[in-house]
Amino acid sequence: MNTLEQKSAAGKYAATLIENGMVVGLGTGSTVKFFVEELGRRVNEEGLDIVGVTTSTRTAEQAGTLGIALADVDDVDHIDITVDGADVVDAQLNGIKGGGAALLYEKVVAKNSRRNVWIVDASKVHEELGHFPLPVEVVTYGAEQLCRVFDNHGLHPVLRRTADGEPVKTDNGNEIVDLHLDTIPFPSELANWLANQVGVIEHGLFLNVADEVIVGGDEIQVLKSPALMY
Ligand SMILES: O=C[C@H](O)[C@H](O)[C@H](O)COP(=O)(O)O
Repeated sequence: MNTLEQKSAAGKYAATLIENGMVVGLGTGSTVKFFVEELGRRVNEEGLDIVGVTTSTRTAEQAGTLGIALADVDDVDHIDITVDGADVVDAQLNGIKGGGAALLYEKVVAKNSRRNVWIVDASKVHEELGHFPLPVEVVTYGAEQLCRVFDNHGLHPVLRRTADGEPVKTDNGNEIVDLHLDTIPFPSELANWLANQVGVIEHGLFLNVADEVIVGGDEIQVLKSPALMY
C-alpha cells in the first residue's frame, strides 16, 4: 500500500469506531479527510446519528458539505471520541502535531475528549520524537523577537510562510514557527519551557494525549497507550 492508501485505510477503520449518539471530535489533515468522508457516507447511507466538533475551518467545511451535524466545542457537555492525524508518533504514543497549523483547536478538542484516537500512515511511527519540525503557534506581535529567543536556545526556528512568502496564519489569526530539531530527547521539559514563553499560544507536542494510534497498511495495526495496557 502506498502512503495515501494507508491513510485511507486508517481513516476508514477509525470510522467503524463511531456509534450512534456519539459526540465526535473531528481532527484536521489529509488522513482525517478520509475519516470524515467515510463518516459522511455512514451518516447519509446508514443514518448514523452523531454530532461533530471540528478542529479547523477546513474540516468544518468538509463535514458541513457532507451533511454531518456540527456543534461548537462550548455547546457540548462532553466529547466521546476524537479522531485526529499526527505528524510523528513515538513508542509512548506521544506525538508532534500542527503540520497543518491546526494544533491549537486540535489540542482544545483533544483535552476535552474521553478517548483520543490518531490515524497515521506507517512513515509517521518512530521510536522517539523528532523527524518533523515542531510547530509552535505564536502571536504575530513580537514573533521575530520570539524567533531570536528560540534561536538563542538552539531550537532552529523558521517562521512558516505561504508559497507567496506571507506568514501562514492559523484559524485564530496567529503565526506558526517551526522548530527544526533532529530529535527531542526530553519532550516534557521542552513542552514546559515553550509553554512558559511569552507570545507562545500553543506548541505541537501532544504528550499523553493519544489513547490509541491506528496505523494504516495491508493489515491495520492498533497501538495502545501504555496506560491502557494494564
Ligand atoms: O495541524 C494539523 C494536524 O496536526 C494534522 O493532524 C497533522 O499535521 C497530520 O496531518 P496529515 O494527516 O495531513 O499528515
